[in-house]
Amino acid sequence: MDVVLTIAGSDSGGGAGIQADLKTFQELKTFGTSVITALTAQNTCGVQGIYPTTPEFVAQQMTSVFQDFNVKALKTGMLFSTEIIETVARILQQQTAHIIVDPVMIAKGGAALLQDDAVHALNTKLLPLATVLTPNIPEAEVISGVKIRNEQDIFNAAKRILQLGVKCVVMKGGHFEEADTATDTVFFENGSSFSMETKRINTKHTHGTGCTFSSAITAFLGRGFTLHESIVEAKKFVQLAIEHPLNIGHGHGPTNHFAYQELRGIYEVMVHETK
Ligand SMILES: Nc1ncnc2c1ncn2[C@@H]1O[C@H](COP(=O)(O)OP(=O)(O)OP(=O)(O)O)[C@@H](O)[C@H]1O
Ligand SMILES: Cc1ncc(CO)c(N)n1
Repeated sequence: MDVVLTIAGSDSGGGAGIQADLKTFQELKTFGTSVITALTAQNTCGVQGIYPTTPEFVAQQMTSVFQDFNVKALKTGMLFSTEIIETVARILQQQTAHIIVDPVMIAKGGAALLQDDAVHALNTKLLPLATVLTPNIPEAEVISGVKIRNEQDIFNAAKRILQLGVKCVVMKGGHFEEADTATDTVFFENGSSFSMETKRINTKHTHGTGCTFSSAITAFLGRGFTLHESIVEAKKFVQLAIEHPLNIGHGHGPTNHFAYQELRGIYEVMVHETK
């Protein structure tokens, strides 16, 4: 059994954060462990409250997990503050696991899940350790300082991000709502790139899409899939999860973490790849 880890915030509504990560890990046949950076009082309608953990207690949780388990891959999600990022990065420096960084900044309803002054610590302390970074377009703009309006801007922003020491960056296109496709473009440090295109689903049930995608990459890497296979298979996982919503909650509902195991094979997912 391959052990994986999420270092992220708790979503009481169960669709994003630690809860989405552990559900994804379980569906993908890995053993999920977790380090909680912050509690959020949250549901499909928004974030009602945030209660961060102390950096010391984040460190204690990480030590408990690393002393006992051989963690093959791990992801970070909501990290909230400079102090938590610095603590996480310091401990991760001693680890050999693949590190997937989902640079969570703002929840879909607009709540800040990362303090503004923490971007510098993210860029300088954590990103140099990352195997994969999975920013959405607004996050890629903040990290790179490049305003993104078209494909050339995506390329320029990705180049800046790779210069921060990230080995691979997946620029997620979920926020281009007027497009017919959901296209993510993947750039590697050796200069190669490819894009993955799926049919865009017209739905408001997209709570936790980013958490689900990055935890699926983590699970596949933890199981020994290649980086390329892990990213493409994670795209299928999130596509099925968005395409077959559970229709629960009164706002932006969660995605369906069961769908990949239950419906793959019944509904073929087309991921169109171009170099
Ligand atoms: N409507 C959609 N149809 C199909 N795929 C989508 C849709 N919206 C997002 N995706 C895909 O979901 C994945 C996550 O992307 P997205 O840009 O939504 O992340 P995010 O904004 O970080 O999510 P989160 O709500 O967790 O912060 C990407 O692979 C993206 O292409
Ligand atoms: C705890 C948490 N992490 C991440 C997100 C982003 O989807 C969220 N809404 N809540």
